Amino acid sequence: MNDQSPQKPNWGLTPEELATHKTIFAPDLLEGQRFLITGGSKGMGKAMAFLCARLGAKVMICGRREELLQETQSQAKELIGADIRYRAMSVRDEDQVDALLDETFEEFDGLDTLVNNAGGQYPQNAIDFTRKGWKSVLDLNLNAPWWLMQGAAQRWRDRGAPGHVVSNVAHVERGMPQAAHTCAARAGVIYLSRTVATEWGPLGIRVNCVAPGAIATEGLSDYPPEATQRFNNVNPMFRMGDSWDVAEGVVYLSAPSGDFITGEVLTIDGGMRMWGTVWPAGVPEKFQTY
Ligand SMILES: CCCCCCCCCCC/C=C/C(=O)SCCNC(=O)CCNC(=O)[C@H](O)C(C)(C)COP(=O)(O)OP(=O)(O)OC[C@H]1O[C@@H](n2cnc3c(N)ncnc32)[C@H](O)[C@@H]1OP(=O)(O)O
Ligand SMILES: NC(=O)C1=CN([C@@H]2O[C@H](COP(=O)(O)OP(=O)(O)OC[C@H]3O[C@@H](n4cnc5c(N)ncnc54)[C@H](OP(=O)(O)O)[C@@H]3O)[C@@H](O)[C@H]2O)C=CC1
Repeated sequence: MNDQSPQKPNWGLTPEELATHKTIFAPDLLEGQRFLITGGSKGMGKAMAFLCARLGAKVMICGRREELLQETQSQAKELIGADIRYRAMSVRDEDQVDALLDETFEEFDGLDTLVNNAGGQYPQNAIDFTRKGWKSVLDLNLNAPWWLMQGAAQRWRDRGAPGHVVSNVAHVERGMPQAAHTCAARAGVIYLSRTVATEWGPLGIRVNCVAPGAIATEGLSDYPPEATQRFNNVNPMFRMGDSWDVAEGVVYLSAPSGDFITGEVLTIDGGMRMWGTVWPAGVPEKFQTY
C-alpha cells in the first residue's frame, strides 16, 4: 500500500514501483497487442502504460506536456526495456485527436485497445459554475473521449478489424457534490459506452468503463491538503486505492479475460458507491453530522 501521508511531495507509485509491482497477469498476456492510452504520462495512465508494456503490448501515450511524456518514455526504457511511443497533444482539440489516431494506427498498423484516461476537473459548488468552466470540463471529460472512441471505431470498421475501448470515468452513481460538471460528463461517457456497446457489438468492438473512487495519484496534488487528507476517509476501507488497482482492471477488460464483456462499468472504489462522500472543496457545515 502507498505512503499516503500528506507530507509526501509526490503522490502515487514511483516509476521503480511501477516497474516491479507484482501482477496477477502472465508476462506475455498482451504480446502483440497495441494500446493507445491518453494521459499516460503520470498517475493511473502511466501505471497502465507500464503494466501493458510489461505484459508485451506496444503502447502509445499522449499528454500535453512533452517533458512528462519524455520522462515516462525514458523510465520505461531504462526500467523495463520497453519502447513506449508518445505524442504531445491536447485531447480537447479535435484536429489533434484525429492526428493522434492517424499516427497510432499507422505506427502500429492498427490498434487493439483505446484507453480514454486523460481527464480532470476543479472542485466547486454547481451553483457557482461559470459557462466557460462548465464547457471546459465537459470538453475534457465527455467530448474528448467521444471524439476518440468514435474515431477509433470508424478506423476499426473501415479496416474490418475488432477493437476495444475502455474509458476511465469515476464512481458517479450517487452523484458527486462539488463536482457536478465532471459527474455529468462521466455519466455521459458511461451511457454513451453502454449504447455504442450495442451498436458496435456486430463490428466486434467492445466498449467498457472503469470507475475509480479515490486513487492516490500525482493528480491529487492539485487539491488542497485538507481535501486530499479527507480522501482517505471516503470509503468503508478508509484508504485510497492506488494506480495499479485501476491498471489491472483495465488489463482484465482488455485481455482475453474480457472477451465476452461489453457495456460494463468496473467499479474500483473500495466501496465508495455504498458509503463515503468526497466533498473536494470542503464539507459544508450542514453535512458535518458525524
Ligand atoms: C472533483 C472530484 C471528483 C472526481 C472523482 C471522485 C472520487 C475521488 C476524489 C478524488 C479527486 C479527483 C481527482 C482527479 O480527477 S485527479 C486529476 C486531478 N487534476 C485535475 O483534475 C486537473 C484538471 N483540471 C483541468 O485541467 C482544468 O481545471 C480544466 C480542464 C477543468 C479547465 O482548464 P482550462 O485550462 O481550459 O481552463 P481554465 O483553467 O482557463 O478555466 C476555464 C474556466 O473554468 C473555471 N475554472 C477553472 N478552474 C477553476 C477553479 N479552480 N475554480 C473555479 N473555477 C475554475 C473558470 O470559470 C475558468 O474561466 P476563467 O479562467 O476565465 O475564470
Ligand atoms: N485520482 C483519482 O482519485 C480519480 C481520478 N479520476 C480520473 O481518472 C483519470 C486519471 O486520473 P489521475 O491519474 O489521477 O490524473 P493525473 O492528473 O495524475 O494524470 C492526468 C493525465 O492526463 C493528462 N492530461 C490532462 N489533460 C489532458 C489533455 N487536455 N490532453 C491530453 N492529456 C491530458 C496529463 O498530462 P498533462 O497534464 O501533461 O496533459 C496526465 O498524463 C482522470 O480522468 C481523472 O479525472 C477519476 C476518479 C478518481
